[in-house]
Amino acid sequence: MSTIYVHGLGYIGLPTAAMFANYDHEVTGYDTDEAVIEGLDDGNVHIDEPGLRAFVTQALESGNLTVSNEVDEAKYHIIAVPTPFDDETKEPTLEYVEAAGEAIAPHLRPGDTVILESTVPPGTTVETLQPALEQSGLDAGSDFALVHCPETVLPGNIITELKENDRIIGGVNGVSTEAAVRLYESFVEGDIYTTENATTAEFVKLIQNTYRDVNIALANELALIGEDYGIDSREAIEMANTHPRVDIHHPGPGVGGHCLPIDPWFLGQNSDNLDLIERARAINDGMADHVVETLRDELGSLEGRTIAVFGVAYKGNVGDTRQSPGLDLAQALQKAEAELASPKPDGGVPPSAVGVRLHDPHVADQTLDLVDRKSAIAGADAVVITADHDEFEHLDPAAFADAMAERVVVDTKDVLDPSEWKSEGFSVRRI
Ligand SMILES: NC(=O)c1ccc[n+]([C@@H]2O[C@H](COP(=O)([O-])OP(=O)(O)OC[C@H]3O[C@@H](n4cnc5c(N)ncnc54)[C@H](O)[C@@H]3O)[C@@H](O)[C@H]2O)c1
Ligand SMILES: CC(=O)N[C@@H]1[C@@H](OP(=O)(O)OP(=O)(O)OC[C@H]2O[C@@H](n3ccc(=O)[nH]c3=O)[C@H](O)[C@@H]2O)O[C@H](CO)[C@@H](O)[C@@H]1O
Repeated sequence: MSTIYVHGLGYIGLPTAAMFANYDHEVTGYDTDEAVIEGLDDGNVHIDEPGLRAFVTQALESGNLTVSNEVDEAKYHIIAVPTPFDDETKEPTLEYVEAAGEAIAPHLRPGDTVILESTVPPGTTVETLQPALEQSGLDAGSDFALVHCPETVLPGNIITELKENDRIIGGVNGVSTEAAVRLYESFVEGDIYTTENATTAEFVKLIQNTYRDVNIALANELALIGEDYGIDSREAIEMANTHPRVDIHHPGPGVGGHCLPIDPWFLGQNSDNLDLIERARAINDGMADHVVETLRDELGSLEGRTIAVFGVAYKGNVGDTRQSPGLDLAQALQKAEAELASPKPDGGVPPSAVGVRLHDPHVADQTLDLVDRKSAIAGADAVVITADHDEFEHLDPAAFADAMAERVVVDTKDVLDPSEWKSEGFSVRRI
């Protein structure tokens, strides 16, 4: 059993803190957001993830997990703070990592271990975190252990993957690596792979997500090419994947979430060699415009049309809307509207607006103007499915046919049965 401080209690830090606590470690969760600490102190779990509420409650009730709004001493410090990214400059924000290091420094003792779990550009552990921690007067590698151990859990299945996924552990030296291995061994059921280079561990995490992003870009490009040949690209990809060495991912409305659209750019922090990776990002980002074109193709003009977007979560069965393809589509539709509304050379009357209605049974975000299913489709000209939520598999095409003005459905996630919708008179377009 060890004492552990977990810095940052979000999607990663909170399940991690609860996991160590449920495996008998004495864990303190720390977050700079007072509301998070107050909520957890009252037993409120603020992260929407299957099974997490019960898992965290168990940890809190056992007394092994406590929360605090102050940093203190611990044998292990695990950092799971945000590493956001500026879409314009393509620069990461590492100030939270630095702040966590500076907060730990006054409490760091010889023999302690600091583990960075946040996803970061290669070099961050050594170049950003290490100097912040060494403000303690102690040296990384000799006085304290310093490690990068990337997190690879899949949102929607975090608790299972936390335990079962393999782990990559890269310390700044062998002693650091071993210190982290001893800790993770207490609950990790997957294999633990080690490297005595923290930068390698950072790189590995980024290339896992880059592989997925580039593979999805290939699938998206194949979907566009498939349309040119009038074939169903999903059927073709499924058949291609029967080959033992082919594994093409699924096309869709674009790539969302907090990781895949961001992490590939981190590779470009100190390298000018991103080429295919940049192209892949552009292809995936371009899928929203492709959906707009599909709608234009079906409806003629978008002028005065009402489009119902089903799914603003970034993927199925989660409530997270970060980098959501559904919201990107809403924005692309608004851009199309702005283009329509630009002054006409003949001085014609500006067209009426494109109406966008957002519906998502998994999202509770009050800042989004979400409507229920019935209100979303009443008088709508088209429905676009942009997240593969389970609920969407059971939509009743007859009810949609009755409620909508036009019978157009664009299924970007392969959740609908096209023949059922066609038999209700729908024009069904798929990606
Ligand atoms: N969410 C995922 O699926 C996922 C998966 C793998 C890796 N990651 C990476 O893990 C890191 C954390 O992501 P997340 O999704 O948990 O973020 P999050 O925004 O859900 O949570 C981060 C928490 O850290 C807190 N925080 C900010 N600065 C702090 C500080 N100096 N000290 C203590 N707490 C601080 C915030 O208040 C917030 O509660 C990121 O680098 C992310 O890229 C995320
Ligand atoms: C390598 C890997 O597996 N990494 C995972 C990933 O988690 P995620 O939840 O972000 O990942 P996805 O499920 O891939 O979804 C992303 C977007 O891609 C769309 N998509 C997906 C598959 C497909 O074939 N076609 C698509 O279009 C999907 O709809 C959604 O918008 O990053 C986390 C943080 O680093 C990791 O921890 C986690 O292991």
